[in-house]
Amino acid sequence: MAENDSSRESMDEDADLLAAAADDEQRLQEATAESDGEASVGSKSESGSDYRAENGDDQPSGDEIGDLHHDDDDDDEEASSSGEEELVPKKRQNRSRKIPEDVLRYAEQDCLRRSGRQRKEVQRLEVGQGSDSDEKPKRTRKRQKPDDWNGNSLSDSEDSSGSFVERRTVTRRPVNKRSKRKRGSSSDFDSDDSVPRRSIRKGKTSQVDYRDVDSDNGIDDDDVLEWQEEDSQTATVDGVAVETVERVLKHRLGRPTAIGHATTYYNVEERGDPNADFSATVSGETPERQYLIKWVGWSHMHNTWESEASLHLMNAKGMKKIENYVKRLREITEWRRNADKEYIEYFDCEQEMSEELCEQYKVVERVIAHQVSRERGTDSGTEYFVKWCGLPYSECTWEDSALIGRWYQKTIDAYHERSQSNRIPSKLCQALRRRPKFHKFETMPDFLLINDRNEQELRDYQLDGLNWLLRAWSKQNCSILADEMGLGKTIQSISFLSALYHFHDVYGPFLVVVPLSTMAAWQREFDNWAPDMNVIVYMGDVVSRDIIRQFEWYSPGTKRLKFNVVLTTYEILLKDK
Ligand SMILES: Nc1ncnc2c1ncn2[C@@H]1O[C@H](COP(=O)(O)OP(=O)(O)OP(=O)(O)O)[C@@H](O)[C@H]1O
Repeated sequence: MAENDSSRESMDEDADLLAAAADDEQRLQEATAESDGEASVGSKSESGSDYRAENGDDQPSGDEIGDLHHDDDDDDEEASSSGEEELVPKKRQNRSRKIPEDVLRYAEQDCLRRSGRQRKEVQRLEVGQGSDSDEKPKRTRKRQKPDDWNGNSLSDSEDSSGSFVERRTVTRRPVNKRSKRKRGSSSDFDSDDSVPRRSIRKGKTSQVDYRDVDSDNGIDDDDVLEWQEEDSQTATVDGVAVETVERVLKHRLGRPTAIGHATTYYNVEERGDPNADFSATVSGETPERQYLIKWVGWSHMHNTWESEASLHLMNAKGMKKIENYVKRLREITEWRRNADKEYIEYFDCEQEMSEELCEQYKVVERVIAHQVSRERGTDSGTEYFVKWCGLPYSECTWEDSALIGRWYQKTIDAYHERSQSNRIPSKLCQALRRRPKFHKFETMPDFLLINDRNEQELRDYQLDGLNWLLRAWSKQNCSILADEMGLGKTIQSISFLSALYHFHDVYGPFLVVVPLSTMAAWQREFDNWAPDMNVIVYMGDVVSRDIIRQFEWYSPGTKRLKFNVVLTTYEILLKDK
């Protein structure tokens, strides 16, 4: 009887999953289609950050979504990092991996090969290459010595064809909050780091609250991006590196073979979705419950679909997250049975938005550094340090140039252009020593007419506003522009800075302090009206701000500022004054 009950329960659950999976598949296909679009416009989205601060929404539906995506962690490992010079990322993990014998035996079988996780990184990056190699996989993630990060070549002997094969892209975050906290190291830049952070431990869970609670006193929570760092980036079992589940993003009932590296964003783009057109009834295959996994230390581009079996086979850590996800799923299914239609709709809507947001995390917003990547002690190409749309700087990852360049070459070009620009702030600026005579713009100046966006035009009163601001500046008068709401003060202010930049050769640094709620609008308007200016959005928690200062502040190896505008909020300004 009990057995019957449990099997019925399990059937119910699978039926629910099947229904949900149909939805998911639909969404996945849409998302993949969207990704195409995103990829093509990605380079334009240099300023497409999402400034939503994570909050603890108490509403039942919002909560459920949040919980569904933020499972408890059960693994606790340390990862190393250290602060080095500019353009010099933190040390990476040494992830030399030995494959256990039983796994290797399994690897001979087709099923495990498809899972790809035993050889996953190398294969993940096999864009444009043939499929699985017969070589026994032996991955290494070399930890580079600090002095090796300066971009000097060690050797030219390594393959430099641009192929992804045998090239490792280490996507470690340059600053590991946990180790930083543990070591109590203090950055040159931020005294906040020396303040011990509070960690929250409940029983076996190792979820750590990285909010800089002590030093954030008096700061409006909305103004500081918060998130919870979960697991360590490297886990080892008997000295063998294993991957760790960071988050379970969603689930589906999929084709049993549609798992592993073949399901990464880039492999799907390159070779097609192995789960495409899957229909159990037509193919006769038994569908398998699969989870979309965000891996610790890897960007969302490297997310893979995995089944519980494939996760076990690869000795993945963080399996508790799967359990928690399934548990949460059951609770939601149960809740759906009795909840109001209205709440369910709201919940679905939130879920959809959350998934859309996740798609955004695969879009490169900005490249902020580069280095020669090293594999097996030799140079094997260039890696770019990528800031992802909608994610804070602390989530930046190193990515292979061939991988990123495939979709975001314009963003890479923009980075190199910024790096080489000599339009950087200088104390020798003539206009700052002696204010030039006021020059009135009778018509909208050309520098505001940007390429393909020349449909934009300053309105008459905005041109007057611009002239008024410039006249005040010439006379060294302070000024406050105040008019009716929504008349375009943002645009007038940006036009003014752009006029200083283009017309008077004043390249900053300009400090623009705005309310958090208008931050995205400011960023967008800067992008539209002054795309030549290097605008840095200085926000986020201590780690993010550290990274911004480390990579976005100065030209490498110098003390020369390399940005023109720093855009921040009042709260952050007070914090880092
Ligand atoms: N010349 C223009 N061309 C196109 N769009 C414009 C122009 N001027 C203003 N807008 C649009 O009008 C909207 C309101 O502008 P903006 O937010 O700059 O006004 P504001 O005066 O700063 O508002 P507030 O007083 O609320 O801060 C924005 O979406 C902006 O893009």
